[in-house]
Amino acid sequence: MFRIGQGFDVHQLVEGRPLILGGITIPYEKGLLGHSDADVLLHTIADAILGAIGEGDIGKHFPDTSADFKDADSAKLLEEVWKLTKEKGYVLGNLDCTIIAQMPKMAPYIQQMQERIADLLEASPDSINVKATTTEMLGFTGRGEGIASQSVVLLQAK
Ligand SMILES: Nc1ccn([C@@H]2O[C@H](COP(=O)(O)O)[C@@H](O)[C@H]2O)c(=O)n1
Ligand SMILES: C[C@@]1(CO)OP(=O)(O)OP(=O)(O)OC[C@H]1O
Repeated sequence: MFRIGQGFDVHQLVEGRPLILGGITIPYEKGLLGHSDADVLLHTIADAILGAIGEGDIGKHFPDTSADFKDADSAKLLEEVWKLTKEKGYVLGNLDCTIIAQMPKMAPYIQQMQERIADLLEASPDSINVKATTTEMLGFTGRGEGIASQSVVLLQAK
């Protein structure tokens, strides 16, 4: 049996925060604001997986009202989600992700992100695809006010 899930998330770009995306730190003048490290890409992966296994969303498992998750490492949250997914008897088919950002240029970091995500999901890097797009200077992403992401995952029951 196959299960599909999708995730979408947005975080604001502000000065004085590191830019953490896909579990790696990207050199940039601004970073994402959140209760956690605000890794918007990993959040959409967690949400896609939780959707596929019928377990709600990241906020249900790791509430932003809890001090436990203040400045949380989103990689750790994703590892928890993957542990639950394995316990429920699923294996990863493939994962496809899009980062929506005017800046910075993501291309030099895509492979490193894919490898990191593959590591977190105990998957082969060829089952993980990360891509990026601008919004041609339009909207909040185009103005550089924030970064959005969306992910789609396919899981297979063992
Ligand atoms: N932040 C980004 C955005 C885009 N890219 C790469 O550039 C290509 C062209 O982007 P368009 O928005 O003009 O379609 C895109 O396909 C990505 O390869 C990027 O590296 N970083
Ligand atoms: C990850 C959590 C928890 O620290 O906080 P944020 O970094 O604010 O992220 P968001 O995607 O808004 O919601 C999920 C939260 O529960």
